[in-house]
Amino acid sequence: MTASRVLVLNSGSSSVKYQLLDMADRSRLAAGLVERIGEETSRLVHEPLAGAGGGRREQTGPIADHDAALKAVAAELAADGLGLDSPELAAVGHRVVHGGTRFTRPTVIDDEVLAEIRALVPLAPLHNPANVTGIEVARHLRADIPQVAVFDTAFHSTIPDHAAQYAIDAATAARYSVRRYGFHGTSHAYVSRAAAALLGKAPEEVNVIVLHLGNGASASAVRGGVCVDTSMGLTPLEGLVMGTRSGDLDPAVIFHLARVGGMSVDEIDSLLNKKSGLLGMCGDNDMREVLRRAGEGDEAARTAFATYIHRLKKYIGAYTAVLGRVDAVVFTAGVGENAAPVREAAVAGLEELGLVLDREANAVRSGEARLISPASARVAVAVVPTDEELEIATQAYELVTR
Ligand SMILES: Nc1ncnc2c1ncn2[C@@H]1O[C@H](COP(=O)(O)OP(=O)(O)O)[C@@H](O)[C@H]1O
Ligand SMILES: CC(=O)OP(=O)(O)O
Ligand SMILES: [Mg+2]
Repeated sequence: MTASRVLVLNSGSSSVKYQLLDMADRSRLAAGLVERIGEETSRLVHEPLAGAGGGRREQTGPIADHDAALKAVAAELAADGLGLDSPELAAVGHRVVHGGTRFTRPTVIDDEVLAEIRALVPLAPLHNPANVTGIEVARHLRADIPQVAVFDTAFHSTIPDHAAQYAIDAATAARYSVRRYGFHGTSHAYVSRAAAALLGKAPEEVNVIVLHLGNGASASAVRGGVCVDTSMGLTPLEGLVMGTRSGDLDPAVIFHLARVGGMSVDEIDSLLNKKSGLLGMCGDNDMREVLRRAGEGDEAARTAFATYIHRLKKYIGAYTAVLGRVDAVVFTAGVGENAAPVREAAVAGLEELGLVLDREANAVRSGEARLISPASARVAVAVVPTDEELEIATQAYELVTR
C-alpha cells in the first residue's frame, strides 16, 4: 500500500479549516472548520465524507487558542478512523501566509524552515503565528511524515520589481524587507488556471483579473498564467476593502492618528486590521448582513457597500491597464462566489472596458465554475469557486512523491 492521503491545515487568524484528501483519486475523506477561536462561542464542524466515519458533528463552546483547536481537529479525525497515525497519510500540507522573499515554492518543513517562518511573524502577525502552531501540533503527532508548507506569497513572486517595489528610500526598503509580497496566492493560482480551463484555453493563452473576495480580499492581474500585480502588499492589509481591514489609505492617516489622536502603533494596527473595513464603516463584517441592511435602506450599510464596490472597480480598471488585454474577470471566495449583488455592482458601468453581465446567469446559485457574461462579451466575467485545500494538497503531494 502506498500512502496517498494528505491532510491540509489552513489556519487563519481566528479559524482553522482542514481537509483530508486521497490524492490517488483526489477525493475528499473529511472536511471541517473551527471558527471563533479564542471566543466563548467557538464552533467546530467536522464532516467525514465518502461514507467514512460517523456523520457530520458539531460542537460549540470555548476553544481557547489554535493549539486547542488543532488538537480537537486531530481528535475528530481519529474518532472516524482517519487520525494522523494512519499509515495511509503521506504528508500534512500547511497553508503558510507569509513566505518572505525566500519561499517561492512548496517546502518540506524542518527546524530551520520553521524558524524562518517564525521570523516572518512581524510581516503577518495575524496569520503566521497560527500557521506555526499548526505545524508544531502536526509535527508532534506525526514526526515521521513530511510536513509541507505552501505559501500564500509564492504565486506572487513573479511580480516585476516596478510593481513590487514601494517608492521609498531603497536602502531602508532593503534593510527592512519592505516590498509588495501579495497573499491568497494559492487561490489566485488555482482560480486563474480554472478560469482558463473554463474558457477552453491553456493558462499561457489568457490574461485574467482574479477578485478573491472573502473575509480578507485581494485582486490580482495574471498574464499568461504568471502573476504580474496584486493588491495586497507587505502585509494582507493593503488593497481592497475587506471584512475588518481598511485596505488602501493614505499612510499619513497613521501619523495623524498617532500625533493628533494620541493612539499607539499597536492601537492603530488593531484599528486598521480588526475594526475597519465593512465592520468599521457600518458595524457588520459579514457581507450577507451588509446586503440585508442595505436592502432595508440602512444608510451606513449602503455607504459601506458603495465604498467596497468603488474600490473593486478601481482595481478592475487598474489591472485592465496593467494587462492591456483582459480575457476574463473572475470572482471567487465567500463573497465573490455567493454575492450576486456584489458582482453586479462591481461591473456595472464598465461596458467601455468590455464588461457586461448576463443578469440571469449571475443570479444562478451554483458550486460550479461558470460564465456570467453573454457569449458575445469581449471580456468574459466568471465565477470560479476556489479550492485552496485541494491546491495545497496537490502541491504538497507532488513534492513528497517526486
Ligand atoms: N451568500 C452570501 N452572500 C454574501 N456574502 C457571503 C455569502 N456567503 C458567504 N459570504 C461571505 O463570505 C465571507 C467568508 O468568505 P471566505 O472565503 O470563507 O473567507 P475566509 O477564507 O477569509 O474566512 C463571509 O464574511 C461572508 O460575508
Ligand atoms: C492573507 C489573508 O488575508 O488571508 P485571509 O483572507 O484568510 O484572512
Ligand atoms: Mg480565505
